[in-house]
Amino acid sequence: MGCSAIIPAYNEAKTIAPVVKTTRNHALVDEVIVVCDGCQDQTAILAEQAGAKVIELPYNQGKGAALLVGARAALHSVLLFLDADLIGLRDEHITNLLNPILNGQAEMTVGIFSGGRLTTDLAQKITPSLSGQRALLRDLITPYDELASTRYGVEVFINSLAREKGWKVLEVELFDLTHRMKEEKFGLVKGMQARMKMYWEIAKSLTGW
Ligand SMILES: O=c1ccn([C@@H]2O[C@H](COP(=O)(O)OP(=O)(O)O[C@H]3O[C@H](CO)[C@@H](O)[C@H](O)[C@H]3O)[C@@H](O)[C@H]2O)c(=O)[nH]1
Ligand SMILES: O=C(O)[C@H](O)COP(=O)(O)O
Repeated sequence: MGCSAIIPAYNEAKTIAPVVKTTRNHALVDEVIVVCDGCQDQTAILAEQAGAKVIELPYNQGKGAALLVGARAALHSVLLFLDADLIGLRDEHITNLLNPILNGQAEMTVGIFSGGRLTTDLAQKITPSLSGQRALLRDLITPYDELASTRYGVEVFINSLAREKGWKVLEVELFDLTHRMKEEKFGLVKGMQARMKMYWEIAKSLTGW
C-alpha cells in the first residue's frame, strides 16, 4: 500500500517548507500534496519548491474542504494528514502514524503531542480527539461530500464516522512535536478571536448542526 500525505494550509509560509521536506524524504511516503486553502502568502510556492504537489483552492473553504480535495486527488490508498504549522516534525513521527495502518493493526491513527511544549501538550491531553495528525485508509473518507462544509469540525466529523462504522483507531505519541498556536500566528487578541471561531465550528460539528 502506498501513502499520500495531505497537508492543508492556510497562510503557513513560516513553517510549510520544513514540514514538506521531512514528509517528502520519508521512505514510507510516496507523494506529498499541499492543499493551499485560498492562501494570500508564499505558502504555495514554498511548498512546491520543497517538493510537494500543490493544489490551490481559489478562496478559503476551511480545513475540511481542503482535506477532502486532497484525499480525492491522492494516488495512494493510505493517507497521512499533517498540519502545515508543525514545529519539530521528524521521521519517527511519520513512522509512528503510518505503521499501524500499513501493518493492518488499525484503520486510523491519531497522533498526540507529548514532551514538546506544555501548552500544546496540555491542549491535546484534554482533547486528544481533535488532533490533525492522523493516518487512515483513503477509501473510508472519500465518499463523504459533507466533509467539505465542516471547516474546523473535520476531526469531530471523522471521529463520529469512525465510531459509527466501527473502525479500529489507535492513538500514537508524537514525542517533541508541537505547532504554532493561533496567538503566535495572529497576536493575542486576534488569536483568541480565531480560537473562539474555531471552537464554534467544532461545536457545530459536535451537535450535528
Ligand atoms: O481555513 C483553514 C484553516 C486552517 N487550515 C489548515 O489546517 C491546519 C490546522 O489549522 P490550525 O489553525 O493550525 O488549527 P489549530 O488551532 O492548531 O487547531 C487544532 O484543532 C483543530 C480542530 O480540531 C484541528 O483541525 C487542528 O489540526 C488542531 O491542531 C493548518 O495546517 C492550517 O493551515 C486550512 O487549510 N484552512
Ligand atoms: O487506488 C489505489 O489504491 C492506487 O491505485 C494504488 O494505491 P497504493 O499505492 O496504495 O497501492
